[in-house]
Amino acid sequence: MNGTEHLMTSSNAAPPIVSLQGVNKVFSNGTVALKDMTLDIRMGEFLSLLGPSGCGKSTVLRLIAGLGEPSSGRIVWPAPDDHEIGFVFQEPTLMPWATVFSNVWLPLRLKGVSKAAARGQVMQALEMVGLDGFAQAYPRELSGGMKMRVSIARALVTRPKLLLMDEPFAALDEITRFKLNNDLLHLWETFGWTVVFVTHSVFESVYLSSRIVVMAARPGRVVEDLAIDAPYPRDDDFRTSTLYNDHCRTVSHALHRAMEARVVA
Ligand SMILES: Nc1ncnc2c1ncn2[C@@H]1O[C@H](COP(=O)(O)OP(=O)(O)OP(=O)(O)O)[C@@H](O)[C@H]1O
Repeated sequence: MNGTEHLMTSSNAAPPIVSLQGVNKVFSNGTVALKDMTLDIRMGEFLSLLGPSGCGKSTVLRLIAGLGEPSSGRIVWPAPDDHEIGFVFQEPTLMPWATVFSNVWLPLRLKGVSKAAARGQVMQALEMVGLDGFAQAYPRELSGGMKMRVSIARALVTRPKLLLMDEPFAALDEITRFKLNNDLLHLWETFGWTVVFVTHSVFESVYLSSRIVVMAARPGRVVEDLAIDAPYPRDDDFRTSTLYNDHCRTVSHALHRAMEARVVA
């Protein structure tokens, strides 16, 4: 799939891969993490959830992944076959005693796939993130960026249609983050997944996303839904373009409004 087709599939016309319908999440201590959250995540889009700390971004990802249930409301998957999910966390969370190969094999191993049977898929996932030469290395031998690449390969090894990423690059230095941003976009354009990406960064969200959903806290809710109408492929020239700056300004203002938003009783 090329970039042009991708823009078409991420348009308003694309059907949802998953829908949150009136989702509320109240934790047992009484914290209202999400209030009446309604959101269609559309096939093929690169959607970022942006908002202040505690607005429920991670809770949205966890509920979509089935790591917890809404207190009320529904999460609907129109096509059950699309339910295969990859999840990338802020920390790479690799097993230090296991090789890169074995770390990436883990999700298949948990499904009962033997090492021999998994080999092709594991090596393909490592190739996608540029680490096929490191299958026998151990996590301690890798840089922070390489560990994150292993974590992404592990999320991709089951060939998910939906990739959930919770601030995956927040702990990396800027140069490594920019490189991983570019590589992630290239993979997304090539393979046509749907991505839901959580970030605190206006700049990162504008660079990557076809759509940004801005959330406010206490209680967590959607306050703005912004299309980033800039063509893909995006590259380092885009980072310094007027169009990029204009979008950053719009999104930054939306984030400020979200941080000041109060619920009117
Ligand atoms: N297991 C839990 N029990 C009680 N409260 C929780 C639990 N998990 C999250 N919360 C609370 O729910 C709210 C939303 O949390 P969540 O982690 O989804 O926010 P977030 O937007 O991802 O924050 P951050 O950007 O800081 O990671 C916060 O007030 C948080 O303290």
